[in-house]
Amino acid sequence: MTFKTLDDLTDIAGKRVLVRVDLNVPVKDGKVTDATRIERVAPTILELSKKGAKVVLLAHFGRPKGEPVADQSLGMIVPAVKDVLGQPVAFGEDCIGDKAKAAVDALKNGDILLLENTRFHKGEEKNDADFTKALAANGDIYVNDAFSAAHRAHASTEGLAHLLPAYAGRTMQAELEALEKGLGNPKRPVVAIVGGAKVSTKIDLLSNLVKKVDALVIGGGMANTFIAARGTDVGKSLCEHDLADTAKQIMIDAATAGCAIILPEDGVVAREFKAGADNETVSIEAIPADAMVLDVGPKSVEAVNAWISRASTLVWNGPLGAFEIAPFDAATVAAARHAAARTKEGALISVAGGGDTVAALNHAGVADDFTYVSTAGGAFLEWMEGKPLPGVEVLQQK
Ligand SMILES: Nc1ncnc2c1ncn2[C@@H]1O[C@H](COP(=O)(O)OP(=O)(O)OP(=O)(O)O)[C@@H](O)[C@H]1O
Ligand SMILES: O=C(O)[C@H](O)COP(=O)(O)O
Repeated sequence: MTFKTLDDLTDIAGKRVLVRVDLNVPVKDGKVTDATRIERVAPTILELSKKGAKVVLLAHFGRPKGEPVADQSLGMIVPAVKDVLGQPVAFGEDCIGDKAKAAVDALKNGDILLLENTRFHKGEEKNDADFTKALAANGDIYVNDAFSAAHRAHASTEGLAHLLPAYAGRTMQAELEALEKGLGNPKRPVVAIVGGAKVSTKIDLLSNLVKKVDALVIGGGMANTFIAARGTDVGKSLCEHDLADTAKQIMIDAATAGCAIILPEDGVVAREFKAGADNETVSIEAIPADAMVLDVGPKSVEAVNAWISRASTLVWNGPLGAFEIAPFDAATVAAARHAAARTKEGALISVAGGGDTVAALNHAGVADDFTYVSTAGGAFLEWMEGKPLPGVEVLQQK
């Protein structure tokens, strides 16, 4: 890689370093339920703090559409960041303007400050020049350690690198090196599993992904969109009906590329999205109109595991079901454990990524058994497609 790293940052005592991190972590009832993303950025933060920098963290949380939203404030993440770092972490109620300036001005050398959600301003996602300038006003140096947000050309992930001396953080470096090592020249057959809930932002990636892999297993909310596109009624399931044409085109692209598409044959359906909800397993062709598919069923798990057994390389983003609420974690846990066992036997290179995917592997107790677990979901899939990631590209130009 040709970018500058923290090794190139000397004499930074007293310098204000803006560090873009990804704190888009799973949260339940205001508490962080999986701290992996925080743990991964801790080395960069602590190294800068030890070198005497004034460390100013920038991050987004959720998708608040450019307006402050109370339950998407980064304030609720501060206790978890403090726990992981073992150091005090101050909080600034805005990421630009007087509030941000006052919070940054109050820092002493080595102090750590987290500023409020960058997505509370429309300028963030637009990569707006004035907003980027307002962010840059509080820093002397920019470090990007948010590989998992590097597929976004936003002010804090891309724009800032044009205004301040820019460096890659330790996690950014480690992620790129590990992905290159594990997947740079993958052993075939390569099987990808894509599930989860971010259908509209990930579906477009699949047309390129099917050209890179031998089989694509689709689960989670993503599968419902494909099943509906085929003309099957998915009841009240999470589904983006307006993406039916995209889904159909991906199936055509996959056939052209010789990539098998594996959709669920059965599903576990419920009428409520809550732990322990009454549920039943039905054929995917017989989803009741008033129910939603919250997990793929046992026959589908068998098929997924058979593909994992055939694979030499597995790439996984997005859980197969709503794994946070039992019993809808069953398929994700079963497939994760099977992939982990094959990896431990030395038969499989397994690379998984994504905020919730990491949480799901931790839930299944197998995150340490995978070859590599990336913090990135969408960014990981785009990297896999071979797409340039704006947040990485801009560092390489420096
Ligand atoms: N059938 C389903 N119905 C509703 N939600 C589902 C279903 N299957 C999975 N999910 C939800 O998908 C979410 C995770 O999807 P997501 O695409 O965000 O994955 P991720 O690993 O976090 O990737 P990224 O890092 O890109 O966000 C989980 O919260 C899970 O409950
Ligand atoms: O969770 C992620 O994948 C990253 O934090 C990016 O989030 P986004 O998909 O809302 O841009």
